[in-house]
Amino acid sequence: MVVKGAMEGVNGTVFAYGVTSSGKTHTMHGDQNSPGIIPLAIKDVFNFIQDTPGREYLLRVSYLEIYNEVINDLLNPSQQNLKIREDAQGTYVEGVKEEVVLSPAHALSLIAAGEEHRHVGSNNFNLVSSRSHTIFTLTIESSACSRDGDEEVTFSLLNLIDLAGSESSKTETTGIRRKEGSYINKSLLTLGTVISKLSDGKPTHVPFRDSKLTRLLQSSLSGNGHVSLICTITPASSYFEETHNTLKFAHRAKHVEIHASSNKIMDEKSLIKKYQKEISTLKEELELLKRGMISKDQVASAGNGQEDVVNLCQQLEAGQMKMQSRLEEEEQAKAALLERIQKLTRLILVSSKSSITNSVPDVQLGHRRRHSFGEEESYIMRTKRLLVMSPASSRLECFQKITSSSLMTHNKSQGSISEAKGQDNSHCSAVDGYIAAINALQSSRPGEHFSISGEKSLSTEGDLLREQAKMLAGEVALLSSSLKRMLDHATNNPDDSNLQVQIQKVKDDIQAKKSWIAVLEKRIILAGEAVSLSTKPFEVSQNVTKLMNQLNELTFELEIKSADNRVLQDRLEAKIAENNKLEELTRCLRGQLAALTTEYSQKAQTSLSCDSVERKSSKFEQNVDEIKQLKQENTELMEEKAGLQIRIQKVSEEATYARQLASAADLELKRLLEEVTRLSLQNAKLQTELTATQDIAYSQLLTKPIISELQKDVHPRKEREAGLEAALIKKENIEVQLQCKLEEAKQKEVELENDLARMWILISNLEKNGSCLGVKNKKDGFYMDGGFQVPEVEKDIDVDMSHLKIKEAELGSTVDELKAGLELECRRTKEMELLVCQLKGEGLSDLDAAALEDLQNLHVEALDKLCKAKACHFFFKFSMF
Ligand SMILES: Nc1ncnc2c1ncn2[C@@H]1O[C@H](COP(=O)(O)OP(=O)(O)OP(=O)(O)O)[C@@H](O)[C@H]1O
Repeated sequence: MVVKGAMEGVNGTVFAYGVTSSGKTHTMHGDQNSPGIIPLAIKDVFNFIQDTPGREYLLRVSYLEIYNEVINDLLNPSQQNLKIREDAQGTYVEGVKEEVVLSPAHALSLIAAGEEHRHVGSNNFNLVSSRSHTIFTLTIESSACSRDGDEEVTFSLLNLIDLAGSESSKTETTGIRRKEGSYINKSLLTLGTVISKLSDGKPTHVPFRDSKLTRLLQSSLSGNGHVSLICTITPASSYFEETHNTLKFAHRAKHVEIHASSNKIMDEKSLIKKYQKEISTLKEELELLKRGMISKDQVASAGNGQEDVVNLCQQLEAGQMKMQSRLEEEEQAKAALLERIQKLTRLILVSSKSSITNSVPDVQLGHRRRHSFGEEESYIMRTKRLLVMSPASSRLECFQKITSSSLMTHNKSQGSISEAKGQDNSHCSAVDGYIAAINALQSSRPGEHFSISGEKSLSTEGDLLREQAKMLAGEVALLSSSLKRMLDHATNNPDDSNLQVQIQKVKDDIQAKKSWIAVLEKRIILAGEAVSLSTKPFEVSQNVTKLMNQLNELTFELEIKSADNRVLQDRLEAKIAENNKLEELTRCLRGQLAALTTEYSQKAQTSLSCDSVERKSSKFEQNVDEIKQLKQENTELMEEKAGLQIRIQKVSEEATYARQLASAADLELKRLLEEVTRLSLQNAKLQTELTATQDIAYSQLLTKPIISELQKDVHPRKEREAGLEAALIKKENIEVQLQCKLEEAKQKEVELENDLARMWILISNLEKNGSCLGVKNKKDGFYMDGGFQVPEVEKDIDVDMSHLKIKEAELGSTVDELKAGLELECRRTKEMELLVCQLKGEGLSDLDAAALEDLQNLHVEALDKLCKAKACHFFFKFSMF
C-alpha cells in the first residue's frame, strides 16, 4: 500500500524499530534468499511503472545516514555534516546527492555502494551492529505522456529507514560505542516522545526539532503520508523489558492519525517537465542542424556539375579541408545534442507496454528507449556486512576489481571476478554478492534494458553508440590529463593519502570508461554487421563511419599519448633542472671544503700557544655541555608539551562526552518531567475518582447505622412480642382458671339450688306433717308446703342455715377472689391495651392486632361471665331472704 501510494503521489515511509540485534537491518535489507523491504519495494516500484502505460516516471534516489546527530551522504562520502532545510513541501537535506535510477539493479547497486560507507560496529549482542540511522529516499515524479506537455505532475517521496537499535544497560559498551549508543538512544527517545505526543491527539507541542531523525521525518510522522512501522523483537527472555517497551511504542504509534493526500507540483519545480521540455527543444535544434547539413551537401554536389574537372579538383582539394573541419564541427554538435537527448530520455522511464496500448503515437515519444523489467533482478545487499568484516584495503581492492570488470561484457566480467576470487578466497562470499550486483547492474546498462523503437534504423543505433564511444573517449582524455596533473602533484606531496585515493579513483574511472568503450566498439561492429546484412547500399558509408570512428579513437589515443609525452617531457625538464642545481650545489660545496681544508692546514702551521689552545678547548667543552643541557631541557619540555597536549585532547574529549551526556540527561529529564506531569495529572484524576468512590461508599455506610438501629429495634420488639405471647399464654391460663372457677361456681350454684330444692321439699314435708307453719314459699315456679315438727325443722333449718352461711361465705370468698382476679385481669388488660397501642404506633402487624382483638373479646366474655356469676349470687342471696 505504501509503495502504491507513493507511485500515485502520496508520501510513504517504512521504518524498522527495535532493540539492538533484533533484526531491523535483516528486515529492511534481507539477504540473497529472502530479500528485505528495500529491495522488494524497489522492485514493486519498477513493476508499477511497467504496469502503468501512458505515464512517464522520473526516479531519483538519495541515501544518507544520521551518525551521532550528524547527517552524512552515503552516495557521496565527501559530503558530511549536511544541513536540514525547510520549504513548502517539508524538510529536506541540503546538498544531498540524488542519482537518477533506471532499473532496480541500478538502485540496489547504489544502496550497496552507500552501505560501504555506513557506520557499523560490534557490541556484545551484534557483531555488525548499525551505529547510525539510514534513510533511503526514492523521489518519484510522474506525469501523463502527452504531446502538449501541460499535464499535472505528481511528486512523492518513499522513505525506507533502517534505524539503529536502542541499547539497554545490558549492552556493554565503552568509549566510542558508548558515545554512539547515547546518541542512538537520545534520538530514539525523541522519536518515542514524538509518537506519544502525536498519538495523544491533543494540540500540544511536538518536539520534532529535538533530534535530526524526527526533524527529517516530520512531514511523514505528522500524518501527511502513509507510514508503516515494523517493530522487531527478540524472543530471548532477558529482553523482556525491551520487548515490552517496543510493543508499547508500537501500540502508541498505532494511534497516530494519518491524513494522507496526493502531492501535485507546478511545472517549474518538476524535474521531469524540465527534462521533457529540454528534450523537445534539443530535438528541434537537431532537426534544424540536419536540414542545414543536407542543403550544404546539395549545394556542393550541384557545384560539382558546373565546374571544369581540373579546376574542380583543385578547388575541391582546397575547400575540402575547410568543409571537413566544418562538417566535423557540425558532427560534434550533432553528437553532443544526440548525447544530451539520449541522456535525458534515458532518465525518464516508461512502460514497455505503452508501445502496444498507449494511444500516444511513438513518433511523439521519439526514439525513447523502453525499459523492460522481465529479467530476474539479482540481489546485492547481502555482501555489505561481510565486506565490513574484511580489512578495508582488501575490500576496496575487491570492489575496484569488480567495478572495473562490471563494465566489460558478461563473460569477461565473470572471468575477472573469478580471478578476484582466486586471489583472495577470504572474500569469496563478498565477491559472490557483488557478482549478483554486477549481473543486475549489467542487465540495467543502457541499451540492454531498453529496446529501440521499430521505426528507428539500425544505423541510428550505430550512430548513437559511436556518439557514446566518442564522448567516453573524450572523457577518458580529460581524465588522463587530470591524472597526469595529479601524478605530478603526488610526486611533490608523497604523504598526501587523500590524493593517492583520488588518483586511484581516477585510474579506476579511466579503466572503467575504456572497458565500456571496448564494449561499445564491439556493439558498433555488431550493429555495422547487422546494417551491412540488412542494408547493402549503406555498406560503404558504414565502412567509412567505422574507419572514421577508428580514426577518431586513434586521434584520441594520440592525444593522450602526446599529453603523456608532454607531461613526461615537463617532468624530464624539471628533473634536468633539478639535477643541474644539485650539480652546482655539489660544486659549490666542494669549493667550500677545499677552502676550509686550506685554512685549517694554514692554521695548523701557525704556532699557536698551547695555553690558548687549551683555554679555547675547555671553553668549547663548556659550551658543548651547556648545549647538551639545553637540548635535554628542550627534549623534556617537548615531552611535557606532548603530554599536556594529549591530556588536553583527552580532557576536551571527556568534556564533549560530558556535554553529550548532559544533553542526553537533559532530554531524559525533560521526558521524566513530562512523565511526572502526566502521572500527577493521572494522580489528580485518580484522586477525584477516589473521592467520588469514597462519597458513594460513605453514603452507603450511612445507611448501615439505620439498618443496625432497625436491627437493634427488631430485637426488643421480638422480646416484647415474646413477652406479649407469654402474657397471652398467662392470660389464657388465667382464663382457663377463671373458667374452672366459674364452672365450680356454677356447680356450687347447682348444688345450692339442689339444696334449696331439698329445703323446699323439707318445708313441704313439714307442712304435710301438719305443722302450723303454713309458710308457702315459691321459687322458680315451685310451691312447697309442708308441716314438720318445729324443733326438728328448726334444727334442720338451723343446720341448713349454717350450711347456707358457710356456703355464702364460701361464695363470698369466691366472689372476692373473682373480684381480685378481675381487677388483676383489668390491670393486665390495660397494660396490654397500652402495649397494643404502642405496638400499633410502631407498626404492629395485622396478625398481631387480630390476636389482641381476640384476647380482648375473651376478656370481655370473661367479664360477662363474672357479671352473670355475680347476678346469680345476688339472686341467691335475695332468694335466701
Ligand atoms: N529473520 C531472520 N532470519 C535470519 N537471521 C536473522 C533474522 N533476523 C535477524 N537475523 C540475524 O541476526 C543478526 C542481527 O540482526 P540485525 O543486524 O538485522 O539486527 P539489528 O536489529 O539491525 O541490530 P542493530 O540495531 O544492532 O543494528 C544478523 O546476523 C542477522 O542476520
